This record gives sequence, structure tokens and C-alpha cells, in this order.
Amino acid sequence: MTKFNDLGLSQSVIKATSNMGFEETTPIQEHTIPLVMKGQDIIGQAQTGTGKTAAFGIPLVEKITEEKSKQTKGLVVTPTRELAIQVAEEINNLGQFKGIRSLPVYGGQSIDRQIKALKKRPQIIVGTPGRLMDHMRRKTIRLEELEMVTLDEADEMLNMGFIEDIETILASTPETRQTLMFSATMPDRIKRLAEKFMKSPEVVRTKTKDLTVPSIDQSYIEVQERDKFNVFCRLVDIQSPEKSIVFGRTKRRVDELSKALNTRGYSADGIHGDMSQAKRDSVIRNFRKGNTEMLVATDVASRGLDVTGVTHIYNFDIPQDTDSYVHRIGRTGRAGESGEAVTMITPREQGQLNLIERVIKRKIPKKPTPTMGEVLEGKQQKAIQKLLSSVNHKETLQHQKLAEELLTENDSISLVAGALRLLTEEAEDTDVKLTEEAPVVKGKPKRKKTNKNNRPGKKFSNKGNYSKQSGGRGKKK
Ligand SMILES: Nc1ncnc2c1ncn2[C@@H]1O[C@H](COP(=O)(O)OP(=O)(O)OP(=O)(O)O)[C@@H](O)[C@H]1O
Ligand SMILES: [Mg+2]
Repeated sequence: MTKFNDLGLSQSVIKATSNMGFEETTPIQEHTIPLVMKGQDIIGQAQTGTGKTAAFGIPLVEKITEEKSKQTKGLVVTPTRELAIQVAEEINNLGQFKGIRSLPVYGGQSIDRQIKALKKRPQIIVGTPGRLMDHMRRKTIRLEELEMVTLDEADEMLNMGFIEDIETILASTPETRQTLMFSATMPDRIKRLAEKFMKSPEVVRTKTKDLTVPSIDQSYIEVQERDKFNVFCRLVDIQSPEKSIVFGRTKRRVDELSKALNTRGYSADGIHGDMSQAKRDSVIRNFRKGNTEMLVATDVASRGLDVTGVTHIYNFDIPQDTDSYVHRIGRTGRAGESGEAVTMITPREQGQLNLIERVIKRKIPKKPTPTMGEVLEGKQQKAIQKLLSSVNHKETLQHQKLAEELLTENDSISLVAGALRLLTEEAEDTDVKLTEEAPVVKGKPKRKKTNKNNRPGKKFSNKGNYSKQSGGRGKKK
């Protein structure tokens, strides 16, 4: 068990970590922080929700000293806007007792506002590639004095076709800079980028064969495309998740699905890249606060997003990209918590499921299609909870006299059964229509769209064994 105290960090950073509720380091933090402090370039791979942000955030804020802090010293690049906001916030928390400020810059937000904020010279900038490029062209971001660059979700930025932007950004920073890359998935393709831009990077990754977090209970349901929505509603009625994320394949799917869920009385909000940033921000805010129970999302929400208390992940549509499965389900089971992930597949998508199983080296068990009988049971359990919590309510005393009178004329079983019936919500059957999505058939090459403008908070039980290995050929460009 390693404490932050054992890593030779300053008191202000240690105070920040304890303020954030961190008691001990996670494995990726324990292994990478000392290396980064020494100046080593790192490719860090660790499961979702295991604290990779602080693994690069802590040494980043630690290395910025007061006299150096007049210029931008640290840059973090993220694939999505929501992630830029979240990472900037975590870095601000980590740097709170050192007076370190990090600024998120991302598309969809007023550039003038960002320019103003940039004039105040934040020591750390967290941005999405497109907007960073924009500021570089306007010379509103200067990277000459940069000391550390981190590519969070590095592989996703390659998937999204941001490679040229990333290369341009890295090429405009001093060669003396330290370069870090982090993700839960590191395909071999990342090596080319590493060879070009990193100095003998050390690869730090979990030895455990699990790509996915063991505390996430995974399963799948086979269903015909036209029955998906009704089967999904039954599943939700049975599981009654507190906070869940429902992933859909396309923006249209997300729009139709969130509308359909609201029609059936669920509290759902959609997020995808064609929505205004103001709307995206408010949807995420409401979901974080718990005002909305379900976030219906495209893969724009699959990477890095850390929302406390997400109990269930539903893949309404199976992901096209196998790594996307790892990241999507990783939105639950974070920081040592448990979670559940259910994927719906149509019969023709069995091959894609098998492919995912091969990638994650784990069998995903099949769940029987939920029945109406189970739905009733689920709703009854909810009704019983409601009734029992009401029994202990002080205002219930006011009703006791009436209850005694009722019991002289009726038998207690009939009365309680009647109360339960009233509390058991009826299954809604309002007809809804969803446009069918084509199945994901294994072997069909799929490319993600590269429309850059579209894309955009304990204790750990999750101890993996870590291995280090030297990688890259140390070529500089
Ligand atoms: N040492 C720690 N102790 C307890 N909680 C921690 C610790 N480090 C990080 N956390 C918390 O764990 C959660 C997950 O961390 P983080 O978002 O950095 O995970 P990640 O590894 O980047 O996951 P992903 O692959 O999904 O991006 C966050 O809420 C973070 O504040
Ligand atoms: Mg992360």
C-alpha cells in the first residue's frame, strides 16, 4: 500500500490529494509518478477508472515551480470537449494549494472568451486538437516554453483522424519537452507516434490479462432489432438503475431513443456531437447532479468521462469498434466501485460479440430476455421499498388511527396487497418508433468519422501487477 507521502511529493500536493479523498495511490499512480518526476517519457496503460488523470496530473502540477509559472508549461490534449473540462478541473484540484491554474480550451465555446482567459497565462492548458490548432494559428497559445505534453486517450485521437493535428501540435513544442501518453487501450499503432515524438518512452501497463475492470458485471441479451426498445424498457424496469449511461450507435439513434424513453416516463437526456456546446454542457451538468437518471450517448461520452455513481451501462447497440466496448463499460465500476454492463445484440451481431470477447479475453455471459413477470417483480420490489420507507416516516403516525379502523373491517393481507397494487407502477405501452440500425457484422471494416468539430469525480481494491518495459527507439524529430 503506497501513500502519496511515500512518493516524495510536496506538502501542498499531498494536501490536495487528501482533500480530494485519495487515501492511497492507485497502481498506475504508484508506478508512473516517480518516473515522470525523474523526467521520463511514459506510455501508460491501465484499466478504466484507475486514476490515470492524477497519474499525469500530480507530477505535472508538482513540476511547475513558482518562478517558472509565468508561461504555459503544461499541455494536455484530450479527444473530447467534456473530457477537456473534466481534466482541467482535476488538475485545478490537484494544484489548488500551489496556485496553479489550468484552462480548458475546446471547440463550441466562444474563442474571444478563451483568448481573454489565455491572456492571464494559465500554467496548464487542456484542450481538444481542433481548438488548440486554432489558437496556435492565432498565436493566442504559445508553446515555446512548454515542458510537458500529455495525450490523454492517445489512441482515440488517432482513431478520430487527429493524427496530423497531434503531429503539428507536438512539432511546435520544444524538443526538450517531456511527452506522456495515457489510455486504457494502447493499440500497436500508437508506437509510430511514440517513435517519432517520444524519447525512449517507458511503457507502464497492467500485467493483469483483464482489459476490463473485474468489478464490472458484464452480460448480453440477444434480441431482434424491432424488439430492442421494449426489451430494453423491461430490463430497466427490472434493474431500476440509479444512474446509467445508454450508448447508441448514431446521433439519430440517440435523439430517437432519448425522446422515446421520455415518452415512456423515464428521466433521460441525450448527448452527441451535433448538439450545441451549451446543450451538451447542461446535459452533462444535470446528469452529474443526478437531475437526470439516464444519459443516452454516442461514443462521444465513451472515453474518460468520470461521473460518480453510474451503476449501469447499457449498450443499446453493440459498439462497432472493440476498444470502444472497453471504454463504454468503463464509465461504471470506477475507483474500486462495482457496476453492471449489459449489451444488446441482434442475432447477426454474434460475431462482433465474439470479437469483443477475444479482445477483452473474457466470456460475456448471455442473459435471458427479461419477461413481463420479472418486470412485475421488479416493480413490486420498488413498491415494497417505497412502502417500507414510508412506515418509518414520522408523518405516518398521523395515519395510524385510520389504519386501526380499517383493520377492524378488513384483513391485513388484503389491505397491504391493495396498497402495493397502488404503488406498483403500471407498465407503459405507449407506442414509440425507432429507426432501425443496420447490424454490425464482424469483418466489415468500419472507419470512424473524422469530423473533428463534431466531437467534442474512495479507495482502490483494483490492484494490478505492473510491468515496465522500454519501448520506442528514442528517435527525435
Ligand atoms: N488514489 C486515488 N484514490 C481514490 N480515488 C482516486 C485516486 N486517484 C483517482 N481517483 C478517482 O478515481 C476516479 C477515476 O479516475 P480517472 O478519471 O483518472 O480514471 P482513468 O484511469 O483516467 O479512467 P479512464 O480510462 O476511464 O479515463 C476519479 O473520480 C478520481 O478522482
Ligand atoms: Mg482518463
